[in-house]
Amino acid sequence: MSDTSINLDELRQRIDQLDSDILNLISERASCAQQVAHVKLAEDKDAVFYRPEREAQVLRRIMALNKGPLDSEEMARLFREIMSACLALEQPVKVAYLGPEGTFTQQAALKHFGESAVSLPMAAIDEVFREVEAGAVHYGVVPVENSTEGVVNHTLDTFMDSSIKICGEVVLRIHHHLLVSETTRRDKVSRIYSHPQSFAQCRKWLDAHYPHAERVPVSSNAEAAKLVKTEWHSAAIAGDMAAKLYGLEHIAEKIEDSPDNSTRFLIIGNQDVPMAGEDKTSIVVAMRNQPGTLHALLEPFHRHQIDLTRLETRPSRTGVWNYVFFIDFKGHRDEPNVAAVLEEVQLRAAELRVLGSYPIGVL
Ligand SMILES: C=C(O[C@@H]1C=C(C(=O)O)C=C[C@H]1O)C(=O)O
Repeated sequence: MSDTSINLDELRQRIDQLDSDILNLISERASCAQQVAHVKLAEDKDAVFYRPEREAQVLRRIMALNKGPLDSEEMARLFREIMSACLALEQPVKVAYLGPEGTFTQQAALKHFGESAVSLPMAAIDEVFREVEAGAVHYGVVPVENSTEGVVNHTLDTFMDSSIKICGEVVLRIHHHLLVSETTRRDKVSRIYSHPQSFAQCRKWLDAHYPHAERVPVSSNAEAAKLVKTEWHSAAIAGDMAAKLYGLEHIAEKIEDSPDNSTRFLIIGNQDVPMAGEDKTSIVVAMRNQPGTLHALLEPFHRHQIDLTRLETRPSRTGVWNYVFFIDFKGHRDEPNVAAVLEEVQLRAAELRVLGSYPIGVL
């Protein structure tokens, strides 16, 4: 036997030993999480086991402690799955998402809650809201803005009619692929299916590579992937989940025009989330239509040195809501400077609603 094979044997023995240690430690961790659940139940019979702020703290701590060689995001993803499995022992989190199966929203849901969560596809954004409001699921996941295409208006509009709260956010890098089935004549692609947002995100690539193919907008990328299964001259633009779900092959990968194309999703629920340490707050404010409105609204944020991360205006649908602003900023509503700003804004606004304070997306 050569030296290398002796080394290899030794290394494998060492790995076996480490795996046994990891196994025991994960089991011990799972028992601890089970005990936490018993304590929570003893305090409150309707206790929510899943704690967004605690999970964010666990992941951030792991990332800060990590010394490599695995990078911190990779390590956090492993711990994400361990937490998800521990939680599922007591009660798997039930999550409604904008479907159908195979959409980026499902991918975002699993990225946030881990693979042990039970994810349920809904046909429309308002259905996700309704399922959460009715208590049929613990949380919902809806897209809210894309780095290339901007805000998902429908999600913002649905907040205006709902008492739902924002409990978290998750940002997903969006990679689009050109996909076909095994029976597609790759040299004869004359039609491409996708969601309008995806067409917009791949416009330049399509103009350069498929200028003459008909672009047919459909309700989701997953729907596009499903359609190409039965058409020999069609292709779809969709992501990895849809490709896997429908067994499609890639003609071209990562065809999005902007390399850092990403979408932000909101986790919606019925819960007020306590402070995690690095938080964001989302509010909706209605202001009267008069000169200086925007200045009056933003001035307190500037004075209290609060970082705005997003500002959107939507047309009002009632008389009172002359101007409706959706504002995201850094900080939690329980922090004194945030509480002070909210109080001041309240005085200047026709109406103010805090949609939620929640941990800034970790993964
Ligand atoms: C164990 C707890 O409950 C759940 C499980 C967690 C975990 O496995 O670390 C963290 C937060 C909760 O979602 C807890 O609240 O500490």
